Amino acid sequence: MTSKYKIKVGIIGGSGLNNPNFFKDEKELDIITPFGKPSDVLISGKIENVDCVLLARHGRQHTISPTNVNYRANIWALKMAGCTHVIASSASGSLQEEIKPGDMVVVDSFIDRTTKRNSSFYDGTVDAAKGVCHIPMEPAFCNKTRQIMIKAAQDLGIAVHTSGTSVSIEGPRFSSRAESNLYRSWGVHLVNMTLVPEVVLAKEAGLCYAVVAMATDYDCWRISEEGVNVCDVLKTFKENVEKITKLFLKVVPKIAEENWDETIDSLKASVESSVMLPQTKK
Ligand SMILES: CSC[C@H]1O[C@H](OP(=O)(O)O)[C@H](O)[C@@H]1O
Ligand SMILES: Nc1ncnc2[nH]cnc12
Repeated sequence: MTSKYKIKVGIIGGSGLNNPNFFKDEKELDIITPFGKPSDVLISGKIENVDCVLLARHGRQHTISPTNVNYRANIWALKMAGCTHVIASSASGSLQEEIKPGDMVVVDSFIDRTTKRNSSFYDGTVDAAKGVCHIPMEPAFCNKTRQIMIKAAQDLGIAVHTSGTSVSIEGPRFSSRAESNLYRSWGVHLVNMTLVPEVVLAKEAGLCYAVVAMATDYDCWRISEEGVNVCDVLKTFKENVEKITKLFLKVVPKIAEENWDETIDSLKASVESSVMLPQTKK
């Protein structure tokens, strides 16, 4: 389909998807951004002839904690690599009975309970991000990309929840039972440690961004559960990782079939209209 944008898809692999084998011919890109180094090299390659780059959110050896991930460098690096889209995975705790471990959720909103993160490019340090940016967060995720993800999951027979709110906590500790119940009382569906500020920065960067969350545990609100631990999280993720890899392999070519001119133009316009430039004195 003719489009003014050359589609390139960034794939951010979260916990359990640190080093997936998506590409036949891959190349490592060692990128440094004005915000520092991303979590690891970018791996570039193609999925069915569509240009892609892969980035391990916590590094390929999973050495970077959720707090210490350089989210700004990660998103900026994907933008520098020419990505128009970013699809990401997130291992998440379920806060609702009907979201069972192993289920996928294509999240559509978030609550921010992080405390130690840079969540804007626009902090006066970089010329390319001049001014103060008050980016709108509705819609937080790219709806068109989300719908492609949902349809692809349904076609693959994956148990997928078509919407959901996820609360991002600072971590690296898991929530207390009181916190877990508080989030449930807010009607939240999932808990994670990385969605924020990734989603915010992707929006500031004008990227079509969508996340598939995999419920790996019931967090600790559920009386019948012992609570969450990292071994169980990774065990459930491993048992279900094939679903996410199949999903991404199906989503990428579907993205490339669409015309994104209107979506990308509107994301760009949203950023432009959100930036307040320094006032010049009269
Ligand atoms: C490994 S348990 C907690 C850890 O897992 C999730 O990571 P990601 O979102 O990168 O898949 C969660 O957000 C925590 O960072
Ligand atoms: N219960 C949980 N809380 C926060 N992050 C998680 N990632 C996976 N399970 C989680």
